[in-house]
Formats: sequence, structure tokens, C-alpha cells
Amino acid sequence: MSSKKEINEDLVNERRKCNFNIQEVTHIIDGGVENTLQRKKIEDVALNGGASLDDVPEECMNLRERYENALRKSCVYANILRNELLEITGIENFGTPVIRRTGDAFFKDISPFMLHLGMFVPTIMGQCTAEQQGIWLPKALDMQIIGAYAQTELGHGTFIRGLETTATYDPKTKEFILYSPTITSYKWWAGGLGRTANHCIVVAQLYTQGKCHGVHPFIVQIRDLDTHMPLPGIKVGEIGPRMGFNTADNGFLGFNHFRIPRMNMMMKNAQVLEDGTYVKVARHGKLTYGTMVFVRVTLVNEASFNLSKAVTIAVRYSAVRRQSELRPGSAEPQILDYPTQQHKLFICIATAHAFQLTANWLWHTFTVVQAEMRKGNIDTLPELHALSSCLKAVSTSDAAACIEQCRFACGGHGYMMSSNLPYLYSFVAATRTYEGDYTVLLLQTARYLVKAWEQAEAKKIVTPTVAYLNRCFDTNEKVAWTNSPEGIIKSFQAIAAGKISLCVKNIRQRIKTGMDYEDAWLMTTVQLVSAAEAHCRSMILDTYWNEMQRLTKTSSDNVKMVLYQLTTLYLVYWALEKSGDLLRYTSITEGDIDLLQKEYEDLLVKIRPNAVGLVDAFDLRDEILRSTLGSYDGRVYERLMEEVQKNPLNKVPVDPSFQKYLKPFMKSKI
Ligand SMILES: CCCCCCCC/C=C\CCCCCCCCCCC/C=C/C(=O)SCCNC(=O)CCNC(=O)[C@H](O)C(C)(C)COP(=O)(O)OP(=O)(O)OC[C@H]1O[C@@H](n2cnc3c(N)ncnc32)[C@H](O)[C@@H]1OP(=O)(O)O
Ligand SMILES: Cc1cc2nc3c(=O)[nH]c(=O)nc-3n(C[C@H](O)[C@H](O)[C@H](O)COP(=O)(O)OP(=O)(O)OC[C@H]3O[C@@H](n4cnc5c(N)ncnc54)[C@H](O)[C@@H]3O)c2cc1C
Repeated sequence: MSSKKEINEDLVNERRKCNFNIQEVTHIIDGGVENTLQRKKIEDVALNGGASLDDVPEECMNLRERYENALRKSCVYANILRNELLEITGIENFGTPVIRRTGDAFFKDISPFMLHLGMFVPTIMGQCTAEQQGIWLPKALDMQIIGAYAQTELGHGTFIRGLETTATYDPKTKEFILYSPTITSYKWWAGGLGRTANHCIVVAQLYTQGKCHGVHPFIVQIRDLDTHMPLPGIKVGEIGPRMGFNTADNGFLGFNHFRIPRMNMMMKNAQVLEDGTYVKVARHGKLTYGTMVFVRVTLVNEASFNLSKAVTIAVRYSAVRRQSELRPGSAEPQILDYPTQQHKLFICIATAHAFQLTANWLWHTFTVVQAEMRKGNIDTLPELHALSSCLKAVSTSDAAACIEQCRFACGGHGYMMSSNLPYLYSFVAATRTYEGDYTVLLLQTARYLVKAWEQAEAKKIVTPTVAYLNRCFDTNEKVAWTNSPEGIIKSFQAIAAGKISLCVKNIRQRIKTGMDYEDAWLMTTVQLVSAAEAHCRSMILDTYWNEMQRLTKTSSDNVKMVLYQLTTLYLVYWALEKSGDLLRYTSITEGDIDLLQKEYEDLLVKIRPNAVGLVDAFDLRDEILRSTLGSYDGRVYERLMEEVQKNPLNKVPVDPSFQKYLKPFMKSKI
């Protein structure tokens, strides 16, 4: 066993073996040297300014203590955020992922302020007029008011048009009356709403002059700013323990004819005039869903970041952990030496890279579309919606599966909360559901793909991300298989095109048999989800490959080599995973699949010596990783033992419940 200050010997050896410049890869992941420097500066300020780590692990506290502790730390962190961090980034970048990530040094679970920063403030920015922003934004950024985003109800989350909360305009008092007519209309799930927020954004059906105009966002004060008491007409509370997010303070909310001023309707996209006249301002009906698009875009980044944490933990642990013997009497190997372990983990490193580069590309696309919309051009919004929907769905789903795989890779110790893997899993598992469930979002993309297919069929120009449909439409036969990165990408596009084509064919056939379009669509939805997933995978493969080529143009040879190996591993992995689809839509043979398998296994061997270097390149500080298994020094067993000492159950040698229950129970049989 190593002494306190030492780094585990196996990790030292691993780092010695690494043949590439780790910093160079860190710069690529960060998007350039400047970004790395900026990130480090932000981390230094955020963490050295008083990262309040807990004496007692969060998971050992009861519900109330956990909430209070999370709120205490949120206030410490928010002070650093508003007094120091925003000085560095500029207030307009308050939501930058680099800032968000420093929060993880404070919270193993989630801060009750997360939704204030992640959705309340962005909705004010995106849905309010300049005048309204002038009223609420400074207070919200300064956290003089604290908000939540209350859209989902007990009865409806997915189907926003089915929300039941009403906001009825009363021209006599120039107010809206908020009302929850049924149990199912109670707002449910909003983070920060249960105990913390004094304001929230409420999405409600707007009624004026006797007519319903559909769902619109309103800003509503729900608690007294001084006493924090719920205002008369407001029923608010916490929804109860959940799989994760236990310190996120998710809440419920009901309204009993609660009045708010007319100006509390967020009026950038639609307005109600004093006399009650409804005026539509936006040229696209779904601009009120803007905050969701923004969050879906940021969630791809979240998927990558959380996966990079999980795989850093699992790879370092696998270098330290020794188990079994290969030959009788031989030394126990590091578990990282087992190809099956490499198979579990290296794809996770590659996936984190693939999602990071895709997230950067998606963020860029988002900012371009936003700029176009500011000029009044909304033509690119449907493509952004289709893109952000499928990328959010697939990245969160894959990241959750990969994080669970990292936990499997850590055996029993991975099941400990102190490994941080259960927290990471429950956080990312939720991202598959919230902000639009996986299936539902893929069906949104499928809607777009079917339309794009029909355009390709009519020889009309399709948008760039589906341009491959034109090519595939013309060939109309199996794509010739070539085993190269470009060949694999082209084959995935052929799979996507083939699946979309089949969906269109099946919908049409079903209509011919007498079904209406809605039923024909419904009966085809299993295939439509699969087609949208295939489209998404082809985009991720394409983006990862092309972006990595671009970003490594000036890199040193060994960095080029290891990143090439990792990118190829990702492409080959997915080709093998989808070999059934390849057999159906390309000319690939069983022999070609055998070759791919061999290539995959060779890549595991090549990547093995650089595995620890690759996770070190994520450059995740121990304070942010918060794992007994994943620290830079690899002192796994010492940390597990130290954690045991912090457990309140171990504070006394005999638990008081022995006298109370166990002893009487044991004696009672006699
Ligand atoms: C101090 C300590 C703090 C610590 C933190 C540190 C610092 C933090 C700093 C910054 C923070 C950064 C945080 C990042 C992480 C954020 C975490 C946030 C946590 C979030 C928690 C969860 C929140 C929620 O879940 S909110 C609720 C979300 N709800 C949903 O997503 C509902 C899903 N449903 C829908 O979106 C829709 O109902 C639908 C799309 C499924 C269907 O809608 P519908 O109206 O029925 O439409 P439909 O008829 O099907 O289609 C009509 C046409 O409209 C098109 N369309 C649909 N949606 C959109 C859209 N969004 N945009 C554009 N177009 C759209 C659709 O395609 C149709 O078009 P067509 O042409 O007719 O085919
Ligand atoms: C941790 C967490 C935090 C959250 N935070 C917030 C918040 O801050 N604010 C807020 O407003 N909401 C929040 N939510 C709610 C979240 O947005 C919803 O749970 C989510 O949008 C899914 O909606 P639902 O729960 O109604 O699921 P449902 O729509 O009931 O889905 C149940 C199942 O039905 C399927 N299904 C539903 N509709 C269709 C369809 N049309 N076609 C095919 N299948 C379908 C889904 O795929 C799913 O498998 C949060 C949720 C969680 C878990």
C-alpha cells in the first residue's frame, strides 16, 4: 500500500507508458489552449475560493439535512459565481459549461439553484421583451429573486398542448387569473420549486376575450420575499424522494384564482393588449418552446462531461485494481489488462470525445440559427429542432448506458455512493427523460426526416444535415461496402436512408389499406424511432470523424495517432453493433464483419498503453470527480477506508438500536 502522499505505483507506471502529450489532447477537448487556460482560471477561483466539501457525505444525511446542506453550499457557490466568476466570463456567458462544471465540486447531487440558472434565467432572456428583461433579468442574475421552470403537470409532461393550468385575462383589473382546475393540472417536477424558489415561470393555457390561444409562459411570484411564505392562492411543496436529484428540490404547485399583472405574461412572441386583444408577434408558433431547444443543446455537452467523469474513475480504478490470475501462480493482473474490460471502457472514452465534438458543433449551429432568427429568418428552426431532439435523445441515452458500464467495470466498489458512479448514473438517466423523453424526441426528428424524404423524392433541395438523402434516393440499391472511416459513415447514411424510405413506404401502404395518416404513422412509430436513431448515429459518426481530422491537423504525430485510433474504434464499434443493418443496406459480407471484429480487437491492444493518459487528458480535478475510486493518485483503498470513518453509523461501537430492538428480539425466543 502506498503512503499518504504517494501516487499509486500502477498509475505511475501507466503514466510512464503513455506515449503522447496529454496537454495537447486536453487543449483539443477544451477547444484550444486559450479555453484550457480560461477553464483552469475559473476552476482556481471557484474551488480555491472555498469549495465547501462535506464533513459528512451527502448520502449519509436525512432528507432535510441534505436539503439544508445543499442550500448552504448553493449560497456559498452563488456568491463566488456572482462576485468572481462572472467577472471572468462576462455576464452574458453565465451559463457556460465551464462554470457549470465547477458546481460539481460543491454538489454530489444537484443544487436547488440549478433550474434558476439553467432555465429560469434563459427563459427571461429568450421569452421576454426588452422592457420585461429590464425588470427581471438584473434581479434574477443577481439572485435577488430565485426562480423555477414550472411547465410539466401531474397529468402531462410530454404533451404540452394538453396542459390544464389556465391563465385567463381580466381586462377590468388588467390581470391574469391563474387556476389549477383539476388534480392533474398541478405543476409537478419543477426543480427548485419545492422549498427554494420565490418566483417561477408557469406555462399555462392563455384565455382572453373568451378564446383559448394555447400555452404561453408567465412569470409568477409564489412566495413572500421576506417571510418566504407561499402567497395566498398558492399551494406549493416538495414532490418526495426520487432516484436522483434529491437535493434539486423538485416541487408541485397549484393556483386558486391567483392574480398576476398583465405584464407578467412573457411577451416577446405573443402579447395580450390592455383591452384583452391577443397579438401574435413571432412568425413561428413554436418559439415559446425556445428554452427547451436551448437546454436540449446544452444536454449533449452534459452527456459528454458526465461520461468523461465516469470513465476517468473507471479507467484509473481498473489500473489500480488487480484480480484473478492468468496462469497458475502468476501475479494478479491489473483488470485493465483484460480485453473484456478494455471493451467496456475504451468505447466510453471515445463516446465522450464524440459527444464533446458534436456538442460544440451543435452549439455553433444553435448560435447561427439564433442569429438568423434575430434577423427575422426562421427557416432553419425546424432543422435545429430535429437536430437537437435526436442528439439530446441519443447522447443522453448512450451516456447513461456507458456510465452504467463504467459502474459494472468497477465491480462491487462501483456500487458505493462514494465512487460517485451511482450519482452520475442517476443524474444522466434523468436527462434521457426530462426536457423531452427519448422516444418522443426521436419521433420529432422522424417527422422531419419523412418530410425531407418526400422533398428528396420530389427532387427538391433538402437541408444540409439530410443532404445524403438525395444521393441515397438516386442510387436506390445497396451501398458498396468499404472498410474505411468514410466508408463506414457512408454506410450509416445508407442505413438511415433505407430505414426512412421503408417507413415512408409502410405509411403509404397502410394508408392504401384504408388507415388514415395518423393511424398509419402510429403503426409505423417503432420503425420511425429506429430510422431517427440511425440518422442521428450517422451524424455523430460524421461529425466526430471530420471534426477530429480538422482539430488534429497541426497536432504532434503521437497525438494524431492515438486520437485516430480512438475515432476508428468508435466507428468500428458502431459498425459491429449495427452489423445486421449493414447486411441489409450495404454489400458487406460475413467475412468483412470478421475483419472488422479483428480490427476492433487490435485497436483495444493499441489503445491500452495510453488509456490512463487519455482519461488524464480530460483534466478533471479531484474536487470535481469526487470519487474514492477515481482520484489522480489512485489511493483507492485508503480513500474507501477514510470514507468509512465519516459514516455517522460508525461513530459509536454499539448502535442504540441494539438495546431497543435487537437484544429484546434475540431474547424473546427463549
Ligand atoms: C449556484 C449553484 C448552481 C450550480 C450550477 C452551476 C452553474 C450553472 C450555470 C449554468 C447552468 C447551465 C445548466 C445546464 C444544464 C441544464 C440542466 C437543466 C435541468 C433541466 C431539468 C428539467 C427540466 C424540464 O424537463 S422542463 C420541461 C420540458 N418538457 C418537455 O421537453 C416536453 C416535451 N414535449 C415537447 O417538446 C412537445 O410537446 C412535443 C415536441 C413532443 C410536441 O409538441 P406539439 O406542440 O404537440 O407539437 P407537434 O404537434 O408534435 O408538432 C407541431 C410542429 O411543431 C414542431 N415543433 C415541436 N417542438 C418544436 C420546437 N421546440 N421548436 C421548433 N419546432 C417545434 C414540430 O416539429 C412540428 O412541426 P411540423 O412542421 O408540423 O412537423
Ligand atoms: C429529474 C427530473 C427533473 C425535471 N425537472 C422539470 C422541471 O424543472 N420543470 C418541468 O416543467 N418539468 C420537469 N421535469 C418533467 C419532465 O420534463 C417530464 O417528466 C418529461 O418531459 C417526460 O414527460 P412525462 O413525465 O409526462 O412522461 P410521459 O409523456 O407520460 O411518458 C411516459 C412514456 O410514454 C411514452 N410516450 C408519451 N407520449 C408519447 C408519444 N406521443 N408517442 C410515443 N410514446 C409516448 C414516453 O416515451 C414514455 O416512455 C423533470 C423530470 C425529471 C425526471
